[in-house]
Amino acid sequence: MVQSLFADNGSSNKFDRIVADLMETGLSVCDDFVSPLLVSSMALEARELQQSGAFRHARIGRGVSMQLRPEIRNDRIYWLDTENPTAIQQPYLLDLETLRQYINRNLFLGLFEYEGHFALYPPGASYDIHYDRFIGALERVVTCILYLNDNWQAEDGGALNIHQGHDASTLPLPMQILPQGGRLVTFISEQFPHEVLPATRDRLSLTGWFRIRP
Ligand SMILES: O=C(O)CCC(=O)C(=O)O
Ligand SMILES: [Fe+2]
Repeated sequence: MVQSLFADNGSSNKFDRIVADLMETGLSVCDDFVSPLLVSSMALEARELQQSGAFRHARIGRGVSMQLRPEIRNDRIYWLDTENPTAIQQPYLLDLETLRQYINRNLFLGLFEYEGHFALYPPGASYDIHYDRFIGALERVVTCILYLNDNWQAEDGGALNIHQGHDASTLPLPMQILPQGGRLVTFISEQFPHEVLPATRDRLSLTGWFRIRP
C-alpha cells in the first residue's frame, strides 16, 4: 500500500497524493513508491555498475566551475542514460513520466524532461547543506530521490535533513527523512535547502530532477 506521511487527502493513487503534498507544502514523502522487488533489482544493477568501475566521484557546480570538493560532497554517482534505459530502470522511469505529467497538469510547472543518477555514499560520506536549484542549474525545478536501501534503521544514520528555506513553511522543519528502500522524496528544488548526514553503512539512491527548458 502506498502511504503518504502527510495529510490523507483521500486520493486514490500515489501520483495524486504526491501532487497534493507538493501543492500543500512543496514536499512529499511517499513510501513504497516502488515495489521491494524493483528496489532490490535496481540496487543490484547499481552495485554491478559500481563494481565494474562505472561510478565517479560527484562534483559540485556546473560547466566550467564544476569541481571536486570532497569536504562538501563525497558520494559517487552514475548518470542514467534516460534515452536508453535498461529493462530494470524502465518501470521507474515510466512512473516518473506519469508523475511529471501529473505535476504539470496540477502545478503548471512546465516540466520538460528528467535527468538522474545513482548515488552511493560510503560509510561516513555526506553532502553539505545546499539547494538543488542555483545559478547555473536553474532548469532543475523538482527534485525526486528514490532510496534503494534494504531495511534501513534510524541508528544507521544517513538521514536527508530538510531545512527551512527563504519562505516560511507549514512543515515542521528541520525534518529528517531516512533513506528507506522504495521511499520517494519529491520537493520543489528551490524551496528547501537540504543535506545528507553521514551513515554507518553504504547508502544507495537514485536522485534526479525534472527540468524546464533552459
Ligand atoms: O540522497 C539524498 O537524500 C539527497 C541527495 C542530494 O541532495 C543531491 O544529490 O542533490
Ligand atoms: Fe540535493
